[in-house]
Amino acid sequence: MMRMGEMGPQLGSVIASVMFVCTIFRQYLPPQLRYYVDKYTHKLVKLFYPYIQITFDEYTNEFRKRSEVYSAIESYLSTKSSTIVRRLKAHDVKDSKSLVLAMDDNEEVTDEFQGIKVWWVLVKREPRQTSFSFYPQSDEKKHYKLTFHRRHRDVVTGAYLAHVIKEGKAITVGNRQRKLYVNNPSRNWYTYRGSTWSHVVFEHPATFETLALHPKMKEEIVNDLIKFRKGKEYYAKIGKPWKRGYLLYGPPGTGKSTMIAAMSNLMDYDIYDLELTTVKDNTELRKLLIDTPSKSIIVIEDIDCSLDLTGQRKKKEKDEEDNEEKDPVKKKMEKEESQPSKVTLSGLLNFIDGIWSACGGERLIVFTTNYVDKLDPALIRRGRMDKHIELSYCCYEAFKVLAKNYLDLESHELFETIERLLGETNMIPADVAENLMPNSVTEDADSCLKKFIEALDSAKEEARMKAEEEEASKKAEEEAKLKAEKEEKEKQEPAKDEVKCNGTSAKEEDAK
Ligand SMILES: Nc1ncnc2c1ncn2[C@@H]1O[C@H](COP(=O)(O)OP(=O)(O)OP(=O)(O)O)[C@@H](O)[C@H]1O
Ligand SMILES: [Mg+2]
Repeated sequence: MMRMGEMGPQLGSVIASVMFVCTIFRQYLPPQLRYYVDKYTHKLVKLFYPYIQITFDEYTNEFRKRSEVYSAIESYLSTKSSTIVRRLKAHDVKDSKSLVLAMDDNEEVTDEFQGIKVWWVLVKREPRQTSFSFYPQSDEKKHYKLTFHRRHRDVVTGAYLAHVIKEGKAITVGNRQRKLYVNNPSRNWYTYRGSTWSHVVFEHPATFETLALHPKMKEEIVNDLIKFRKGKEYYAKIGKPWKRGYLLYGPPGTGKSTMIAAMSNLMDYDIYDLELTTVKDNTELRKLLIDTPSKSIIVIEDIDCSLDLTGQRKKKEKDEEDNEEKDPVKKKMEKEESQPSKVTLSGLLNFIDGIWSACGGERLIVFTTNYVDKLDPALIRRGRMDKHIELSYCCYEAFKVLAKNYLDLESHELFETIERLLGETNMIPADVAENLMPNSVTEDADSCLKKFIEALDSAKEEARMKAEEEEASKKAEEEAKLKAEKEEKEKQEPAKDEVKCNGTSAKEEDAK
């Protein structure tokens, strides 16, 4: 390894300068002479500059999806550059212990492969402001430029690049930290360094071992996930995109979000938490989908509330009142942002299993809801949401997991009472966990269990009283209804007593 510059590519800059001068003078020459100048400069370049250059752009298409090859090269060069390059960029922090270093913009690295020397440069083109826009535009572009002698063309384009990509990917996997992404409002997508998703490092400790769930159900879900992870060939064989949908439903506090964290930890996938209400329309939704890579879990929480447009319209009216004093540009941006989402059910269905959903490979899609009945059947039919998982009140088996997690207990004389009480009372796992947690460092397991039994007793009593109240109010409602009907009937009775214009009453008339 050596610093670039002692040979080849530096000659390139000299030749580039000569060419630049030629181009300037060329315009002052008569057309007949221009032809000869062009021809001979080209020959000169070929003669003295026997190097080939390949560029690898960071973004490969108009969807601004980051190129995987670019990322692999970045990782590969990070190991080479950290010892040679003077300007380095510290990237991610792996397990908060070590820094991952990469070469900074416009730095150069020389690499050697099978005795062949190649040169890498990270080229950055600064943003160019050409037109006025309400939003700060960015066309910042980066690419890696690889230079090598043309006689090594076959080796470099074949074995060397394959080696770089393979090594780079391996390094990426080694450095990888799981991340939690959330979608940005679209007005930020094209700003400087803007992107569709923002992330933080994801370090949720939940696992399937710590999840309070019936062991059978747990085993079934874990097996399903592992089967999915190993199913690349299977999905290819049956001709289906490699993705699987999970619908998690149940009352609040039953562990839906916790299960998503456990899934991410089991599969080693990143989580993409999609906030649907900030997505303007179906096109934006598709763009967000395209920007999610393989090995990711796309999550839409509380799907029943996500497309509730009434809530958003109210918000918009309120915002308009607040905005009266603001400057026009800010006002315009905020107004655009507060427009109700035009994401439709069909857009969402397309997102889940349309043609675009196959881009990117290995993916889980998870919806959560508290009210499964509110969902459109089209959204959750099998095939779209392959697995429906009900997370419900805490059963005895689930309690045992929590007792182990929180109190390190596998059995106890009070477990029997708890089993009976859990059979008679509905308590969500979040409340069970709260009750089992010691209030102080000195509180022992016995005391926690007793506290929990008391909580179960009072929950049972509360439920009984609530049922009684409901019964009473139902009864009162029925009585009020009967009374109202009776009064209505009675109101109609006197009508019959009314005196007719001939002086006889309706009753007398009836008697006749
Ligand atoms: N099944 C469970 N196993 C372990 N802990 C649980 C379980 N359910 C709930 N908890 C605990 O309760 C807390 C709340 O759970 P979580 O956020 O997963 O509920 P949720 O079902 O997503 O609720 P919501 O419908 O309100 O979003 C968690 O921090 C977790 O500690
Ligand atoms: Mg939740």
